[in-house]
Amino acid sequence: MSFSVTQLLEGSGALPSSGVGAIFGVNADSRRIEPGDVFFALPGANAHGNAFVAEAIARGALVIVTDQEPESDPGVPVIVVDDVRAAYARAASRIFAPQPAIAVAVTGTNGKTSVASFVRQIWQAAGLAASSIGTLGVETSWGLRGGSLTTPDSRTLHQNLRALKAQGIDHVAIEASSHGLEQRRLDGVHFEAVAFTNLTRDHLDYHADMDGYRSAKLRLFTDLLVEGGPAIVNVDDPEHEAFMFAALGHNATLLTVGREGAYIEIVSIEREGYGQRVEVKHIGETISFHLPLTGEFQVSNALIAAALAMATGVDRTDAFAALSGLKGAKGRLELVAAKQSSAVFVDYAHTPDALQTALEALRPYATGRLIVAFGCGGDRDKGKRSLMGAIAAKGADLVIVTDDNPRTEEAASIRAGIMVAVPGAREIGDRRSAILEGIRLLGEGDVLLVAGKGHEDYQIIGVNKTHFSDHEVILAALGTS
Ligand SMILES: CC(=O)N[C@H]1[C@@H](OP(=O)(O)OP(=O)(O)OC[C@H]2O[C@@H](n3ccc(=O)[nH]c3=O)[C@H](O)[C@@H]2O)O[C@H](CO)[C@@H](O)[C@@H]1O[C@H](C)C(=O)N[C@@H](C)C(=O)N[C@H](CCC(=O)O)C(=O)O
Ligand SMILES: Nc1ncnc2c1ncn2[C@@H]1O[C@H](COP(=O)(O)OP(=O)(O)OP(=O)(O)O)[C@@H](O)[C@H]1O
Ligand SMILES: N[C@H](CCC[C@H](N)C(=O)O)C(=O)O
Ligand SMILES: [Mg+2]
Repeated sequence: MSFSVTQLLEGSGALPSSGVGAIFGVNADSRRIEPGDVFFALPGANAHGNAFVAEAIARGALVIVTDQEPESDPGVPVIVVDDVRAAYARAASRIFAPQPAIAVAVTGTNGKTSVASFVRQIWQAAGLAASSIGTLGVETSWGLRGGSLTTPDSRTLHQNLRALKAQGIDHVAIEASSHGLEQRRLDGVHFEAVAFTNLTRDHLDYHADMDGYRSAKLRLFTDLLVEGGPAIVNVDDPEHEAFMFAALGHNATLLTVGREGAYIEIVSIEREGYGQRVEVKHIGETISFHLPLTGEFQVSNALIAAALAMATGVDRTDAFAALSGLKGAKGRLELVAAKQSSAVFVDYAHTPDALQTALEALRPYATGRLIVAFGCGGDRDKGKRSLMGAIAAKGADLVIVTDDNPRTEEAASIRAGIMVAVPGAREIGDRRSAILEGIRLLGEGDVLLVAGKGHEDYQIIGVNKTHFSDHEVILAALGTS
C-alpha cells in the first residue's frame, strides 16, 4: 500500500494497476468513488471533503488524502499533506498518464478562449494534431465536447488529456482561469509555454481583492511553466509588469507582444470590412496580413496565439500565414445576422472591460445608432453591475438591460444594480423579448450588440438551466446574414 500511495503522491512512472497496494483511481467527490480509489478530501467553498470520508469509504475508498486530520479515525490509512489540492492534481496526472507532449496555457481576464482556440487553429494549419480546452469544452478537428468549467477540475482535465493522447494529439492549449489556478486544478501539467492577455476586474465575489485575483493568475508564470520556458506577455495591458517580472524572476524566456512588443510589435491596424489589415514587426522582419475578425482586441489575441505556436516549434511563416484563416470562437464579437444596412453581433462580454472593448470595437460600424442589450450574472461579483451600466451608458446610444443567468438571485435586483448607472435604459427582463426589441429598433446603419452569453445555450434561473440561445433568437427573427 505505502509503495503505491507514495508513488501516487510523489513518484513518477507507471503505477501498479493490480496486486497488493494497487490504486485504481482518484476522486475528490465521495459520490463518485469506486472501489480501490483514493479519496482526496479537499477544502471547498461550501464544505470540507473530510465531511464525506464515511461515504467515500462506504463506496470503497482505500486511502484518504487530506490537509487536516479527520475528527474520528476512519479506519483506513489517512495521509495528511500541506496542499491537498496540488497533491490531487499531481495524482490525477499520474493516474491518467500518458498525456500530450506539448501543453501551453493562457491566462487573463479576457481573451483566453479566443487565444486557446487560435493556438489550436495555428497548430492545425501547420499540420499538427491539436486540441484546445476551456470555456467551450474540449475542441479538436473532430468537433467540440462541451464542459462546465473554463479550467476543468484536475480529474476531468487529466482524463481528457489522456483521451486526447490516445487519439494521437500531442499539442494542447488550455485556458487557465483564476479559480482553476487558485484551486490547483492545473498543478499536474507542465506547461511548455504560457501567456498573459490582460487583467481587469472580475470574480471579486471569489477573490478577496484585485491583489488576490492577480496572485492567482501569476501562479501560471511562477509555478507551472517549465524551467526556462517562454512566457508571452501582452505589454499593452496596464497590468503587464507583474507578469513580466514574474517571468523574469523565474528564469522564463520573456517574449513581449503588442504596440510596445519586442518579440512581436504591432506597427499598424486598419479596418478592412469586418476584418482588419495588420502590420507587425517580428524580430526585425515586417509582416502584413489580413485578420478576418472584428475588433482590435482580436489582433492582440491572434498575436499572442502566434507567439505561443512559434514558442512550441511552428515556423514563423506558417504561424503568420495561419492568422488569415482564423475563425473566431463562437460568440466572441460574432456577426450573427444583418438586416439591410444594420448588423447584429453576439459577444461574451461579461466584465466591464470586455463590454467597453466590444462597444468600442463596434462603434466604427454604427453609422446610425449603437444599441446594446445585456445583463449580469447572479451569484457573481455584484460590484461589476453598476460599472457595466455606466460603460453601456457611455458607449452605446440605446441600452436594454435584461437577464443573464440570474441563478439564485432575484433577477429584478440584478437589473436594478445595473440600472442605477444607466437610468435611461429600457428594462426588459425576459431576454428573448429584449433581443427582439433590440432588433425591432434597428434602423439604417444601426448595430445591435447582444452581450454576456456568447456561446451559452442556456439561461440559469434559480438552480434550473433551461435552453436559451441568443443566436437562435436572432436568426429566427432575421434569418442568416
Ligand atoms: C467556487 C468554485 O470554484 N467551486 C468549485 C470547487 O468546488 P468546491 O471545492 O468549493 O466544492 P464544495 O462544494 O465546497 O465541496 C468541497 C469538496 O467536497 C466534495 N464533496 C462535496 C459533496 C459531497 O457530497 N461529497 C463530496 O465529496 C467536493 O467534491 C469538493 O471536493 O471545485 C469543484 C470541482 O472542481 C467545482 O465544480 C466548483 O465549481 C463551481 C461549480 C463553479 O461554479 N465554479 C466557477 C465559479 C468557476 O470555477 N469558474 C471558473 C472561472 C470562469 C472564468 O474564467 O470566468 C472556471 O474555471 O470555470
Ligand atoms: N484581448 C482582449 N481584450 C479585451 N477584451 C477582450 C479580449 N479578448 C476578448 N475580449 C472580450 O471578452 C469577451 C470574452 O472573451 P473570451 O471568451 O476569449 O475570454 P475568456 O478570458 O475566455 O473569458 P472567460 O473568463 O469567461 O473564460 C469577448 O467576448 C470580448 O468581449
Ligand atoms: N465564467 C464566467 C462566465 C460568465 C458568463 C455570464 N453569462 C454569467 O453567467 O455571468 C462566470 O461564471 O462568471
Ligand atoms: Mg474562456
